[in-house]
Amino acid sequence: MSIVLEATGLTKEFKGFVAVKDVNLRVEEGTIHALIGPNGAGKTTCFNLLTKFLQPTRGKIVFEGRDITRMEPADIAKLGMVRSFQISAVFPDLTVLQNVRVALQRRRGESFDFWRSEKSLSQYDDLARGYVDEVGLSEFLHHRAAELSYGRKRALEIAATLALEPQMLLLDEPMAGMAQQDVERISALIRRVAKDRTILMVEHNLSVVADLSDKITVLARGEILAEGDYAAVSKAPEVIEAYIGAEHA
Ligand SMILES: Nc1ncnc2c1ncn2[C@@H]1O[C@H](COP(=O)(O)OP(=O)(O)OP(=O)(O)O)[C@@H](O)[C@H]1O
Repeated sequence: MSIVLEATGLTKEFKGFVAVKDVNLRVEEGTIHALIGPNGAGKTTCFNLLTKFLQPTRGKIVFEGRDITRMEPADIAKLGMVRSFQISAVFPDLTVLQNVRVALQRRRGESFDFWRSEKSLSQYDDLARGYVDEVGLSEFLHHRAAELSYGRKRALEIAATLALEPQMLLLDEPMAGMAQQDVERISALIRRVAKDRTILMVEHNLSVVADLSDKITVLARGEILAEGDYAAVSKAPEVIEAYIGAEHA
Protein backbone atom coordinates (compact mmCIF):
# COMPACT_ATOMS: atom_id res chain seq x y z
CA MET A 1 0.00 0.00 0.00
CA SER A 2 1.34 3.42 -0.81
CA ILE A 3 2.11 6.16 1.66
CA VAL A 4 0.32 9.43 1.04
CA LEU A 5 1.72 11.48 3.89
CA GLU A 6 4.94 10.87 5.72
CA ALA A 7 6.51 12.84 8.54
CA THR A 8 10.04 12.07 9.62
CA GLY A 9 11.65 13.34 12.80
CA LEU A 10 8.92 15.93 13.18
CA THR A 11 9.76 18.21 16.10
CA LYS A 12 8.31 21.45 17.42
CA GLU A 13 9.78 23.49 20.20
CA PHE A 14 8.14 26.49 21.79
CA LYS A 15 10.84 28.49 23.52
CA GLY A 16 12.66 25.38 24.61
CA PHE A 17 9.51 23.38 25.45
CA VAL A 18 9.27 20.37 23.16
CA ALA A 19 5.60 19.96 22.22
CA VAL A 20 6.24 17.41 19.45
CA LYS A 21 9.33 15.27 19.58
CA ASP A 22 10.80 13.25 16.77
CA VAL A 23 7.49 11.98 15.42
CA ASN A 24 7.58 9.54 12.53
CA LEU A 25 4.18 9.13 10.96
CA ARG A 26 3.07 7.33 7.83
CA VAL A 27 -0.43 7.62 6.54
CA GLU A 28 -1.41 4.98 4.01
CA GLU A 29 -3.55 5.70 1.01
CA GLY A 30 -7.26 5.05 1.43
CA THR A 31 -7.18 4.69 5.20
CA ILE A 32 -8.74 6.55 8.10
CA HIS A 33 -5.88 7.29 10.44
CA ALA A 34 -6.51 8.79 13.88
CA LEU A 35 -4.20 10.76 16.09
CA ILE A 36 -5.15 10.40 19.74
CA GLY A 37 -3.64 10.99 23.16
CA PRO A 38 -4.38 12.59 26.50
CA ASN A 39 -4.70 16.35 26.91
CA GLY A 40 -1.53 18.21 26.10
CA ALA A 41 -0.07 15.21 24.21
CA GLY A 42 0.79 17.35 21.20
CA LYS A 43 -1.99 16.29 18.84
CA THR A 44 -3.02 19.77 17.82
CA THR A 45 0.57 20.88 17.42
CA CYS A 46 1.30 17.82 15.29
CA PHE A 47 -1.77 18.49 13.20
CA ASN A 48 -0.79 22.12 12.74
CA LEU A 49 2.66 21.03 11.63
CA LEU A 50 1.32 18.54 9.11
CA THR A 51 -1.10 21.09 7.67
CA LYS A 52 1.65 23.72 7.71
CA PHE A 53 -0.15 26.07 10.08
CA LEU A 54 3.04 25.81 12.14
CA GLN A 55 6.61 25.54 10.96
CA PRO A 56 8.48 22.55 12.39
CA THR A 57 11.66 23.17 14.34
CA ARG A 58 13.07 20.01 12.78
CA GLY A 59 11.88 17.23 10.57
CA LYS A 60 10.48 16.62 7.16
CA ILE A 61 6.99 16.23 5.74
CA VAL A 62 6.36 14.55 2.42
CA PHE A 63 2.97 14.49 0.73
CA GLU A 64 2.57 12.31 -2.33
CA GLY A 65 6.31 12.12 -2.79
CA ARG A 66 6.74 15.87 -2.59
CA ASP A 67 8.58 17.66 0.20
CA ILE A 68 6.06 20.09 1.69
CA THR A 69 8.03 20.96 4.82
CA ARG A 70 8.40 24.60 3.87
CA MET A 71 5.17 25.10 1.98
CA GLU A 72 2.22 27.31 2.88
CA PRO A 73 -1.18 25.78 3.80
CA ALA A 74 -2.83 27.24 0.71
CA ASP A 75 -0.21 25.61 -1.52
CA ILE A 76 -0.60 22.17 -0.03
CA ALA A 77 -4.37 22.55 -0.35
CA LYS A 78 -3.78 22.98 -4.07
CA LEU A 79 -1.75 19.78 -4.06
CA GLY A 80 -4.78 17.96 -2.67
CA MET A 81 -4.30 17.95 1.08
CA VAL A 82 -7.00 19.97 2.77
CA ARG A 83 -7.75 20.62 6.38
CA SER A 84 -11.41 20.63 7.10
CA PHE A 85 -12.70 23.66 8.89
CA GLN A 86 -9.70 25.38 7.34
CA ILE A 87 -12.08 27.21 5.12
CA SER A 88 -13.28 28.49 8.33
CA ALA A 89 -16.55 27.37 8.40
CA VAL A 90 -19.29 28.48 6.28
CA PHE A 91 -20.85 31.78 5.46
CA PRO A 92 -23.93 31.95 7.69
CA ASP A 93 -26.01 34.10 5.37
CA LEU A 94 -25.38 32.03 2.27
CA THR A 95 -27.46 28.98 1.51
CA VAL A 96 -26.09 25.45 1.58
CA LEU A 97 -25.79 25.45 -2.19
CA GLN A 98 -24.13 28.86 -2.30
CA ASN A 99 -21.59 27.85 0.32
CA VAL A 100 -20.50 24.82 -1.65
CA ARG A 101 -20.39 26.86 -4.85
CA VAL A 102 -18.07 29.34 -3.21
CA ALA A 103 -15.73 26.51 -2.26
CA LEU A 104 -15.80 25.19 -5.82
CA GLN A 105 -15.01 28.63 -7.09
CA ARG A 106 -12.05 28.79 -4.75
CA ARG A 107 -10.80 25.51 -6.01
CA ARG A 108 -10.94 26.82 -9.54
CA GLY A 109 -9.03 29.88 -8.38
CA GLU A 110 -11.62 32.37 -9.46
CA SER A 111 -12.14 35.71 -7.88
CA PHE A 112 -13.89 35.77 -4.59
CA ASP A 113 -16.52 38.40 -5.29
CA PHE A 114 -19.28 35.86 -5.50
CA TRP A 115 -22.02 38.38 -4.77
CA ARG A 116 -21.51 40.02 -8.14
CA SER A 117 -21.62 37.15 -10.50
CA GLU A 118 -24.61 35.00 -9.77
CA LYS A 119 -24.77 33.96 -13.40
CA SER A 120 -21.21 32.74 -13.72
CA LEU A 121 -21.63 30.84 -10.49
CA SER A 122 -24.60 28.86 -11.70
CA GLN A 123 -22.25 26.78 -13.85
CA TYR A 124 -21.11 25.19 -10.60
CA ASP A 125 -24.58 24.27 -9.47
CA ASP A 126 -24.59 20.67 -10.64
CA LEU A 127 -21.22 19.92 -9.13
CA ALA A 128 -22.19 21.66 -5.91
CA ARG A 129 -25.42 19.70 -5.69
CA GLY A 130 -23.39 16.51 -5.97
CA TYR A 131 -21.34 17.39 -2.88
CA VAL A 132 -24.43 18.50 -0.98
CA ASP A 133 -25.93 15.14 -1.85
CA GLU A 134 -22.82 13.31 -0.73
CA VAL A 135 -23.13 14.75 2.78
CA GLY A 136 -26.87 14.16 2.97
CA LEU A 137 -28.04 17.77 2.90
CA SER A 138 -30.08 17.75 -0.29
CA GLU A 139 -33.29 18.73 1.42
CA PHE A 140 -31.57 21.81 2.88
CA LEU A 141 -30.14 23.05 -0.40
CA HIS A 142 -31.72 26.49 -0.15
CA HIS A 143 -31.59 26.90 3.60
CA ARG A 144 -29.25 29.51 4.98
CA ALA A 145 -26.28 27.95 6.75
CA ALA A 146 -27.19 29.85 9.92
CA GLU A 147 -30.49 27.95 10.11
CA LEU A 148 -28.86 24.52 10.14
CA SER A 149 -28.37 22.44 13.27
CA TYR A 150 -24.83 22.13 14.57
CA GLY A 151 -24.36 18.68 13.11
CA ARG A 152 -25.66 19.76 9.72
CA LYS A 153 -23.35 22.77 9.73
CA ARG A 154 -20.49 20.37 10.23
CA ALA A 155 -21.78 18.29 7.31
CA LEU A 156 -21.88 21.46 5.23
CA GLU A 157 -18.30 22.23 6.17
CA ILE A 158 -17.34 18.78 4.97
CA ALA A 159 -19.24 19.33 1.71
CA ALA A 160 -17.40 22.61 1.18
CA THR A 161 -14.13 20.83 1.93
CA LEU A 162 -14.95 18.07 -0.56
CA ALA A 163 -15.61 20.74 -3.14
CA LEU A 164 -11.92 21.58 -2.92
CA GLU A 165 -11.41 18.08 -4.35
CA PRO A 166 -8.88 16.91 -1.80
CA GLN A 167 -7.20 13.58 -2.09
CA MET A 168 -6.42 13.77 1.58
CA LEU A 169 -8.59 15.31 4.27
CA LEU A 170 -7.38 16.31 7.69
CA LEU A 171 -10.18 16.55 10.22
CA ASP A 172 -9.64 18.46 13.40
CA GLU A 173 -11.92 17.00 16.08
CA PRO A 174 -14.87 16.44 13.78
CA MET A 175 -17.09 15.38 16.70
CA ALA A 176 -16.34 18.28 19.01
CA GLY A 177 -19.49 19.65 20.58
CA MET A 178 -21.80 17.19 18.84
CA ALA A 179 -24.92 15.57 20.20
CA GLN A 180 -25.04 11.78 19.95
CA GLN A 181 -27.34 11.64 16.94
CA ASP A 182 -25.01 14.01 15.09
CA VAL A 183 -21.98 11.92 16.07
CA GLU A 184 -23.57 8.95 14.38
CA ARG A 185 -24.49 10.96 11.31
CA ILE A 186 -21.03 12.51 10.92
CA SER A 187 -19.35 9.14 11.53
CA ALA A 188 -21.34 7.64 8.70
CA LEU A 189 -20.46 10.63 6.58
CA ILE A 190 -16.74 10.31 7.28
CA ARG A 191 -16.87 6.64 6.43
CA ARG A 192 -18.62 7.47 3.19
CA VAL A 193 -16.23 10.21 2.08
CA ALA A 194 -13.26 8.02 3.07
CA LYS A 195 -14.16 5.56 0.32
CA ASP A 196 -12.02 7.30 -2.23
CA ARG A 197 -9.93 9.57 -0.07
CA THR A 198 -7.39 9.35 2.72
CA ILE A 199 -8.28 10.78 6.12
CA LEU A 200 -6.21 11.82 9.09
CA MET A 201 -8.14 13.01 12.11
CA VAL A 202 -7.55 14.21 15.61
CA GLU A 203 -10.48 13.07 17.71
CA HIS A 204 -11.18 12.86 21.43
CA ASN A 205 -14.22 10.62 21.18
CA LEU A 206 -12.59 7.20 21.50
CA SER A 207 -15.65 5.21 20.51
CA VAL A 208 -15.69 7.13 17.24
CA VAL A 209 -11.99 6.47 16.83
CA ALA A 210 -12.52 2.78 17.54
CA ASP A 211 -15.36 2.64 15.10
CA LEU A 212 -13.81 4.51 12.19
CA SER A 213 -10.04 4.14 12.25
CA ASP A 214 -7.96 1.69 10.30
CA LYS A 215 -4.90 2.84 12.16
CA ILE A 216 -4.30 4.84 15.31
CA THR A 217 -1.24 6.72 16.45
CA VAL A 218 -1.15 7.47 20.16
CA LEU A 219 0.82 10.49 21.28
CA ALA A 220 1.83 11.39 24.82
CA ARG A 221 4.11 14.21 25.86
CA GLY A 222 4.86 14.92 22.24
CA GLU A 223 6.06 11.42 21.40
CA ILE A 224 4.52 8.40 19.75
CA LEU A 225 3.59 5.86 22.38
CA ALA A 226 1.90 3.23 20.31
CA GLU A 227 0.52 2.57 16.87
CA GLY A 228 -1.87 0.03 15.44
CA ASP A 229 -5.56 -0.74 15.28
CA TYR A 230 -7.84 0.09 18.18
CA ALA A 231 -7.75 -3.40 19.68
CA ALA A 232 -3.97 -3.26 19.85
CA VAL A 233 -3.41 0.29 21.09
CA SER A 234 -6.21 0.20 23.65
CA LYS A 235 -4.59 -2.81 25.30
CA ALA A 236 -1.07 -1.40 25.37
CA PRO A 237 -0.07 -0.82 29.01
CA GLU A 238 1.82 2.40 28.18
CA VAL A 239 -1.30 3.82 26.52
CA ILE A 240 -3.53 2.96 29.48
CA GLU A 241 -0.98 4.45 31.81
CA ALA A 242 -0.67 7.66 29.79
CA TYR A 243 -4.43 8.19 29.83
CA ILE A 244 -4.76 7.40 33.52
CA GLY A 245 -1.69 9.48 34.34
CA ALA A 246 -3.13 12.42 32.41
CA GLU A 247 -6.39 12.15 34.35
CA HIS A 248 -4.54 12.43 37.62
CA ALA A 249 -2.22 15.17 36.49
N1 LIG B 1 2.09 28.21 20.90
C1 LIG B 1 2.51 27.51 21.97
N2 LIG B 1 3.42 28.01 22.82
C2 LIG B 1 3.85 27.30 23.88
N3 LIG B 1 3.41 26.07 24.19
C3 LIG B 1 2.50 25.52 23.40
C4 LIG B 1 2.00 26.21 22.25
N4 LIG B 1 1.09 25.38 21.64
C5 LIG B 1 1.04 24.27 22.39
N5 LIG B 1 1.88 24.33 23.43
C6 LIG B 1 2.10 23.30 24.45
O1 LIG B 1 2.42 22.10 23.79
C7 LIG B 1 1.81 20.98 24.46
C8 LIG B 1 0.98 20.21 23.47
O2 LIG B 1 -0.19 20.98 23.15
P1 LIG B 1 -1.25 20.50 22.08
O3 LIG B 1 -2.32 21.53 22.06
O4 LIG B 1 -0.59 20.16 20.82
O5 LIG B 1 -1.79 19.17 22.76
P2 LIG B 1 -3.11 18.35 22.43
O6 LIG B 1 -2.72 16.92 22.46
O7 LIG B 1 -3.74 18.86 21.21
O8 LIG B 1 -4.01 18.68 23.68
P3 LIG B 1 -5.60 18.76 23.82
O9 LIG B 1 -6.10 17.37 23.74
O10 LIG B 1 -5.74 19.31 25.20
O11 LIG B 1 -6.09 19.66 22.75
C9 LIG B 1 1.03 21.55 25.62
O12 LIG B 1 1.81 21.40 26.78
C10 LIG B 1 0.85 22.99 25.24
O13 LIG B 1 0.77 23.80 26.40
